Amino acid sequence: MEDVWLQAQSNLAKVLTHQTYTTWIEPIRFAGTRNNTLLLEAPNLFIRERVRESYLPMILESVRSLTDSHFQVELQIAAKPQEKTHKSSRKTNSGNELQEVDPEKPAPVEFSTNLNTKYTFETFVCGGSNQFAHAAAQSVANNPAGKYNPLFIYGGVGLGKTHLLTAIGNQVLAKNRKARVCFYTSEKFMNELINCLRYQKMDQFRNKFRKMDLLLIDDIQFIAGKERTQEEFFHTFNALYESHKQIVVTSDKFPKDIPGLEERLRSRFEWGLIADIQPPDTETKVAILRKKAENDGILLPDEVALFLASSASTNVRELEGMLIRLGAVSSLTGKNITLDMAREVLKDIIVDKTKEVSVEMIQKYVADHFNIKVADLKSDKRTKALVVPRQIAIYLCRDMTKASYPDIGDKFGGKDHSTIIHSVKKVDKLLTQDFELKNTIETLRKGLLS
Ligand SMILES: Nc1ncnc2c1ncn2[C@@H]1O[C@H](COP(=O)(O)OP(=O)(O)OP(=O)(O)O)[C@@H](O)[C@H]1O
Repeated sequence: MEDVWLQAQSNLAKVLTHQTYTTWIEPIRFAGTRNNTLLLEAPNLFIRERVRESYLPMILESVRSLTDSHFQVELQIAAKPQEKTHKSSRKTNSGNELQEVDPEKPAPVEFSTNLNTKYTFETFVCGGSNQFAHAAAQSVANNPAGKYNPLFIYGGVGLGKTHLLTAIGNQVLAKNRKARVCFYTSEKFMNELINCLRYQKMDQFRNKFRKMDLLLIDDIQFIAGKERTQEEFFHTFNALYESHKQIVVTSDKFPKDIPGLEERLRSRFEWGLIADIQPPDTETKVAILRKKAENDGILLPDEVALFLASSASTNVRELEGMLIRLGAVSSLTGKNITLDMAREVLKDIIVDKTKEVSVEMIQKYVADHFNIKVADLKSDKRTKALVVPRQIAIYLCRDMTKASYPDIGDKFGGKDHSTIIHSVKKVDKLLTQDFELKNTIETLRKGLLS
């Protein structure tokens, strides 16, 4: 259940502002479960009251979306001061964020690695889509400031960039506990810079970063357009590079595709190695799910892993979210995960492509949808109220079943196959212009598959 809370936090991080998230949601810790209630802990009364007032409904919704609608959430005050956690499924690797975003307090300029220890090379599944980035990251971790400096890792949302970036840091530290490794999101770098500028602590800021052996910056694209941050990062980069220290950055785009990124930074990012991560194929998705299930002690049958992997999503974070949801339902109900359970729990997310749909099912479903009789669908009546549903039904039969044109014609009151071809072509053409029709067809298709 702790994973449910971490996933809920991760979901909230996507919808709240960075400041709101780090101030109010990030400090809330998982404290256990009681019956159908998730117990959470706030570090103090002030945070608990504020979260209760403003964020509890959101928290509840987020937790319920991952478990079931009867789940409750109780927010307590921590009995003893909380320890900083390393465990997070989102980017909460920034130990000092809570203090830094407090506008009344100067930024504490101190060194803290605070890497997420779950993100290692051992827990990263290597497949065709991420092989290159994985090899580059390992090479850098084993030989920092060697051939590939800087290393620039780019790829789409949730494909493992942060995981690889953190794995480099963890590996360097595993080899040398004294290595000065610094993991920052570019947003945190910027916040700290702003704070230091405000409280005239720029010397401390510069000393801190320029002392590092390994600088890991996540989501560098966010500094684009921020002049002062880019300038400061540029000097940090040069200082580290010149003293043969390793720099690794991640981004959602290739350097030259980041709008607002200064030319001098762009060219520096291209000095070293640029490695991309592509969306995983089905086999890699299955392997990632298996590994995650194994690490989290979730019994995941192969057919369920395949079912999850066959979903359209290539975002690994989303796949993990589905697995966490299944794990939570399984532990709450005491039932093993099965394909039927997965279909039921994830029915709003995954369209089951394996379900067989027949011409008769489509006729009945479309007739019900338009409130007409199946006999009218099959008839030759030409009123508009019947012609459109009939063409849609024929189109769906051709699209969703293996029936041939003559088969479909037979089942629609013995129509000629050329009439069926005409209907299918007509709908195909209309679909490119008529969004309402497109929506209707998508709704019917989803309904038939659920
Ligand atoms: N190949 C992989 N093997 C194991 N876990 C993976 C893999 N790829 C991604 N993950 C997991 O998927 C989740 C999302 O990955 P991560 O946060 O690293 O993505 P990202 O590319 O940095 O996303 P964003 O674009 O949001 O910054 C993490 O929990 C990570 O551990």
